[in-house]
Amino acid sequence: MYRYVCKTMLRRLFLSKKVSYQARLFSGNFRYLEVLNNENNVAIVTMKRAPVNTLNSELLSEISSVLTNLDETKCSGMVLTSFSDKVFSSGLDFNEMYESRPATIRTLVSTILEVIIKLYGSPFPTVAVITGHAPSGGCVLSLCCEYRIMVQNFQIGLNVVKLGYSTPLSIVQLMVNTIGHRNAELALTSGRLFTTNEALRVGLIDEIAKDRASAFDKANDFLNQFKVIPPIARHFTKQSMRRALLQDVSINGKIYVEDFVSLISRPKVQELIAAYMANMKNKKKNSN
Ligand SMILES: CC/C=C\C/C=C\C/C=C\C/C=C/C(=O)SCCNC(=O)CCNC(=O)[C@H](O)C(C)(C)COP(=O)(O)OP(=O)(O)OC[C@H]1O[C@@H](n2cnc3c(N)ncnc32)[C@H](O)[C@@H]1OP(=O)(O)O
Repeated sequence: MYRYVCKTMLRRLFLSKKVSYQARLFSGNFRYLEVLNNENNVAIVTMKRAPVNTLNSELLSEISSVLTNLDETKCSGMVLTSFSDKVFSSGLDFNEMYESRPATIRTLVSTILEVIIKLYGSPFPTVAVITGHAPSGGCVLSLCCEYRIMVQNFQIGLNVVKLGYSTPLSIVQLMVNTIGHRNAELALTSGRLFTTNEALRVGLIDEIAKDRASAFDKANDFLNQFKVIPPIARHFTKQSMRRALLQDVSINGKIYVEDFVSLISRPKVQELIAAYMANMKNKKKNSN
């Protein structure tokens, strides 16, 4: 009898360890992401690639895996945010675009495209809590979410034209859908970065928050309104609103990726990327 009790207790202990280990696995299995579930079954996905959440293939493929997982586990919503109180994401990693083999650039671009498709088309509601600057790829990630809340005194926008390449068509469409044709044309052709206040005025973000905590309160308010909406009706409505862009990228995605790869590989664009990177380093040296 004594042996049976001990065995059962040990088994229970083992099982409980296994369960908590599995719970930790989901939040701790990633190198550059933290994924936590709150009490409302909302996933808080925090990018944590220090210092500025530069989007390399690995971070992007982790985001892609999480999106698949959240879809399968039927989460009630998702908040995408950054560990940093200064930068949401500094966009695509220049180190994977500069002097890189076409295969490296291709992997980077196809992975961001995969993320765009999954995030933009996700069945659950999505909010970007933008706790810092969000240039280029950072802005794209937030545009794929349904709602954007940004902390004061940062900048957001698509400045890719300054790097010597054009904004891909579906990214143009994301911007047009959000701020309208006229504003998008003016912003994209000049590579304009908007301050938080300007972004609100033009509709690039939906709300301003004074800090991270109040941004999360606002994100909860946004997500809570869906508690009384049947998820399937919400999902189909979202799909109808987003179908045109999703269909376009699923049909033409490969062409867009190849166009982007050859654009980035052009000597002139490579020169501009090198100059841009050097400029960033100089700015940093001068400010130290
Ligand atoms: C359907 C379509 C098909 C295909 C295409 C799909 C998608 C394409 C979508 C859009 C195109 C997107 C393109 C891009 O994203 S290109 C990247 C553009 N990014 C930028 O222009 C931002 C550059 N960074 C900054 O302006 C500043 O870093 C920032 C304001 C974000 C933060 O400033 P802070 O002073 O806080 O930090 P820094 O000292 O500048 O940076 C720290 C450290 O990080 C390095 N860094 C920064 N950004 C990048 C980057 N993008 N890539 C690589 N490295 C980066 C920086 O040099 C510093 O390095 P170190 O000096 O070694 O510490």
